[in-house]
Parts: sequence; structure tokens; C-alpha cells
Amino acid sequence: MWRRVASLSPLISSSKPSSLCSAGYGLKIWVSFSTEAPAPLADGADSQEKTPFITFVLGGPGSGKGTQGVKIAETFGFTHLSAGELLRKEMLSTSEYGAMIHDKMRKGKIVPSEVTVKLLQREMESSNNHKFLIDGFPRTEENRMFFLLMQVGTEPNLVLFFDCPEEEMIKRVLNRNQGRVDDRIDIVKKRLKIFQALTLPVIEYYSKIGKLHTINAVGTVDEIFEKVYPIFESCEAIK
Ligand SMILES: Nc1ncnc2c1ncn2[C@@H]1O[C@H](COP(=O)(O)OP(=O)(O)OP(=O)(O)O)[C@@H](O)[C@H]1O
Ligand SMILES: O=c1ccn([C@@H]2O[C@H](COP(=O)(O)O)[C@@H](O)[C@H]2O)c(=O)[nH]1
Ligand SMILES: [Mg+2]
Repeated sequence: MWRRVASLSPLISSSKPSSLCSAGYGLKIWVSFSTEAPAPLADGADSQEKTPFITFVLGGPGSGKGTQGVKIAETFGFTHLSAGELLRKEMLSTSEYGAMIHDKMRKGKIVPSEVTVKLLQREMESSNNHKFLIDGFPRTEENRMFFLLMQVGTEPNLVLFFDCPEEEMIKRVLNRNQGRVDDRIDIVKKRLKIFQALTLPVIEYYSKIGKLHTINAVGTVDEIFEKVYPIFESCEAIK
């Protein structure tokens, strides 16, 4: 298990436009297999330190984030974290948040940032991997800021946006048959509205800072993966 021992200060204020596949922003992770607190190092460095590589995958409901996320993770060695899946798992556990998560989800609403970020952080901190593909998060500007400031302290290296027409997303969600409480036409319409009002501004932010890759999400799963593949293949920082 790696342990996060990080300082946030140098990470937040970069005003330079970044490349579309940027290396880390300086959050260092000190790899430790001990349960003890890491001993301070004389020179402040550690030969085992790793910088996390974070990819956010965004898109409307049914745009294919989860489907492509699995393929990207398998092909390029990422740990795939679906924020929605983590919330669903938490909802079914005995967690104190279970009832609240259920209530938000069945209405298509957004769960408070501190809950979602806590779940993501728990997964990241218990992973041996340093490459994370986070699907379906951040949903809102507040989510984005919370992740940046409170928890992981870094901007993502890459952001993918699966751009899909609404009719296609609705068709896919209604055919999904996974028993999700929110896969109903009335709720899908609400989720689409929330996507437009709250998530599109996040996507625009990543476009402005030069991190966004927009993928036309119409076509077969393999056709879409063919468009995604070169983005990661050409990214030296993940090798
Ligand atoms: N390119 C595609 N063509 C047709 N169906 C697809 C395609 N990609 C995914 N699907 C199917 O559409 C449904 C929704 O896909 P997926 O779960 O990956 O979307 P999502 O973006 O994760 O949605 P949500 O935000 O609701 O979790 C699934 O049943 C999936 O098998
Ligand atoms: O960051 C997040 C991610 C998800 N939610 C809630 O979960 C559902 C389903 O999410 P999917 O990514 O579509 O699986 C979503 O409608 C929200 O209710 C969230 O609040 N925050
Ligand atoms: Mg999904």
C-alpha cells in the first residue's frame, strides 16, 4: 500500500497552459510497505517516490465512460475507479451515508463532494498503483475544487470527454438492465439536465487549461476505443 505524504502548495497555481498529456504536477507519493510513519529523509527525497497519474473520464449518462474505462484500464495499466460504482457500493453497505446516497441517486442528484472524494481517496490510498482512471467525477465545479484542494492536491494529467447525442445516451441507459435505481426515463432526463448545468462547465474548464480530449462517442465500442487508444499510446508519462 502506498502512503500519501504530500504538500499541496506548489500544485494549484500553475497558470501556464499544460500539454494534453502532462506529467505530474509535483504531488509526490512516498511508497511505503510499512505500517509505521515514514521516517523523514535528510535530503527530502526518496528514490521510491511516485507521482500519481490521474485521468478523469467525463460524459453524460450512458455515454460509455464505464465501458471505455474498463478497456483503458486493462490496456494501459490504470486502476479504474468509477465514482458512481463506489457510491453504489457504499449505499449497499452499512455505511452511515447509505440512506443519503440512495436518496440522491434515485433523484439523479449529486452526492456531497466530501463523501465522494473520501471514497475515491480511500481507494487511491489503498492501491499499489499510481495510475488512476476516475470515471464519472468531477461532476461539478465544487467536486473539482474539493478534490484539488482537500484530498489529492493535484490536477488530472488527462481528461476525456465522451461526447454523445442525448437520444443515443437515453437509448443506452434504458437498455442497460443492471437494476440501477436511476436508469428510468424520468431520472435519466434529470441526470441529463444536471450534466448540462453542472458538468459541462467542468469540461469547459479542462478545455481552457488544455487538458481535454473530446471523443465522439457514437459508434461501436471498438470504434470508440480506436479513437481513445492513441491518446494514451502517445503519452510518455504513463509508460
Ligand atoms: N459504443 C456503444 N454502443 C452501444 N452501446 C454501448 C456503447 N458503449 C457502451 N454501451 C452500452 O451502453 C450502456 C451505458 O454504457 P456505460 O455504462 O459504459 O455508460 P456510462 O457513461 O458509464 O453511464 P453512467 O454515467 O450512467 O454510468 C451499457 O449498457 C453499455 O454496454
Ligand atoms: O461524482 C459523482 C458520481 C456519481 N454520483 C451519483 O451517482 C449517480 C450515478 O453515477 P454514474 O457515474 O452515472 O454511475 C449520479 O447520477 C449521482 O447521483 C455523484 O453524486 N457524484
Ligand atoms: Mg458508468
